[in-house]
Amino acid sequence: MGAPEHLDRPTCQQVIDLLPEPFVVIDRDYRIVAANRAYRRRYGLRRGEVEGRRCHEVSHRSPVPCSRHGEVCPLEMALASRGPAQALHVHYDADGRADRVELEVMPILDGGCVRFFGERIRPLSERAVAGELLVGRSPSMLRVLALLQRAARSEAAVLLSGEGGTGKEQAARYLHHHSRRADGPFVVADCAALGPAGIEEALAGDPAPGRGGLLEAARGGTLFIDEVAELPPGAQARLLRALEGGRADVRVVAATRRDLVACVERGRLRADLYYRLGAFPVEMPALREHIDDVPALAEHFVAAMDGGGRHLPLAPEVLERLMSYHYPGNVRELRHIVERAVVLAGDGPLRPRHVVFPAEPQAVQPLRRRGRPAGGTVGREAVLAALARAGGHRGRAAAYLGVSERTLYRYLRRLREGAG
Ligand SMILES: Nc1ncnc2c1ncn2[C@@H]1O[C@H](COP(=O)(O)OP(=O)(O)OP(=O)(O)O)[C@@H](O)[C@H]1O
Repeated sequence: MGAPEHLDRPTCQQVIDLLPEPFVVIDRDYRIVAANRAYRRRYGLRRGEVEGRRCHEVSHRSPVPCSRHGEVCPLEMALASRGPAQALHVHYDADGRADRVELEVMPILDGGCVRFFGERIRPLSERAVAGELLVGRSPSMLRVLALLQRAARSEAAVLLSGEGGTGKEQAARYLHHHSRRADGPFVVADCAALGPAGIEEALAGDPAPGRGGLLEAARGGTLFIDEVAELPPGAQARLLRALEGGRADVRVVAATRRDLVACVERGRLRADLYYRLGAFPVEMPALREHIDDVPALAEHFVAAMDGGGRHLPLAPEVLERLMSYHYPGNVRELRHIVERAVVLAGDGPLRPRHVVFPAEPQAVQPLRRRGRPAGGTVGREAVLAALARAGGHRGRAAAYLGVSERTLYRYLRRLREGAG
């Protein structure tokens, strides 16, 4: 097969056009030097229209680099480290639709100096977005997602901290699904619900053959230890032995609402276990700190309900009302409020009056005027009032309190033990 004489090697353009995913070469001034066909198609640009434009103008529709909006700029990271960098961003496609993308940037060096960057853009598929475990595009959620993606690629133990209902368990599932262990089991060990004796037994299992404990059940997968500060000393020692000996083929993700450093100082948690579990800390933000995610979260919860789709998109007045509240129970509370609104709307359209916050009108005070609500635990009076209001129905009482049923059971146990 005779090659045309004038082409003794392919051009950069021809090579990058072979890549199925959007790919772009950018200089240190954020200017696009070359873009492949998939990139031009995605951002609605013709050949010749893209070179010389700044990447943030094309994909972010912004005159300034993304780092000025609080996002992590992978170009700046790659420049600083002179190595590859990754980030999750929101990009706007040719039709102006916002979509989450994973960016992978490689620096192109010239004499040890970074001259250009190659950037691969991987849109998270529609399916992945629809079945999203963690919804949210605010800078703080994107930071969390980027951390989780990075952690998912390793085997390091991850420690998720944050108030109740912020999505710690959801984050652990996300981590599991994005890790090499995704086909293995995801096992939950809820220390608070099981109680000290229960958790020790559950971790160890039954000596009878074939009845291993949770560590055994999670083999090849992920063990999620919820409320890790509640682990009794015996269970702490057992867990540490299993992790240190490398005997358990398990990735551990722990979660806590407490300040674990204080727990170590008070002698409640072994320091060596804390260091082991806290190798990769990720803090889940309270919903009031990323209130901009409320519309996406609310529509996600509505869409997940039977027949919820007909209420979408939610009316601006409904979204405005949803964003006026401070959500001490975080995403879980938002979910309950939205689900109740759909039920109250019945066959008609969903209106702002269907969005009911607990203990109105005080609860609807503007977000910034309120102090930081206590996220940790709920007092005896509040638990009893919620139960009374729910007519003894524990699921509904949990919803009123903005906590999970599991958490409500924990409160009740404490009340019974006289600690509440
Ligand atoms: N970012 C998110 N996207 C979608 N759903 C979310 C998100 N965050 C939380 N949720 C939903 O909110 C509820 C509470 O989340 P989750 O149980 O993960 O919180 P948690 O921090 O582990 O709570 P707790 O400390 O009370 O155990 C769940 O129904 C979960 O599906």
